[in-house]
Amino acid sequence: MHVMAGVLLDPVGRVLLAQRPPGKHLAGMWEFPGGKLEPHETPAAGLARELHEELDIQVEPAHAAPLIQVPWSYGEHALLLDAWRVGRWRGSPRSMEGQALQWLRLQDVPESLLAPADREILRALLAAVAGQVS
Ligand SMILES: Nc1nc2c([nH]c(=O)n2[C@H]2C[C@H](O)[C@@H](COP(=O)(O)OP(=O)(O)OP(=O)(O)O)O2)c(=O)[nH]1
Repeated sequence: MHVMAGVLLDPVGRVLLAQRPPGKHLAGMWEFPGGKLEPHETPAAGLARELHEELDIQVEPAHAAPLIQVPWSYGEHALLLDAWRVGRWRGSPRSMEGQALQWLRLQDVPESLLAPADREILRALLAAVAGQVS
């Protein structure tokens, strides 16, 4: 299973997190918005589709770039979590599927809030951002 995750970073260094709904796998944990890639869909197209469905925003392929791929296994359930960094989008993200959303400063995101596979994404992102400013 190939899962796309969008890392939306705003100009003041905050990142957008979504909470997994009750009754679903990893309910209550926070994640990067996204979802399963459909067959025959490119990663950039799948990412844009999911972010449009979940957040009502438009993302151009030129404004999304691969950040890290995390192979993960939740027991029987294996997935490839494919995180892309999104630097620009059109529209204001809003919850389209009832999920709670929050913007947090990247440095303030507690790993314990995140779905386990997402902790790797957070580390990669912190390293990438640190590399850009030094
Ligand atoms: N979207 C997303 N899913 C993640 C992240 N981290 C992580 O472990 N996952 C897992 C949770 C799910 O097992 C799977 C993504 O499934 P999904 O969100 O498309 O679908 P779902 O489980 O909500 O189920 P459904 O909509 O197909 O009914 O990947 C993340 O950052 N974003």
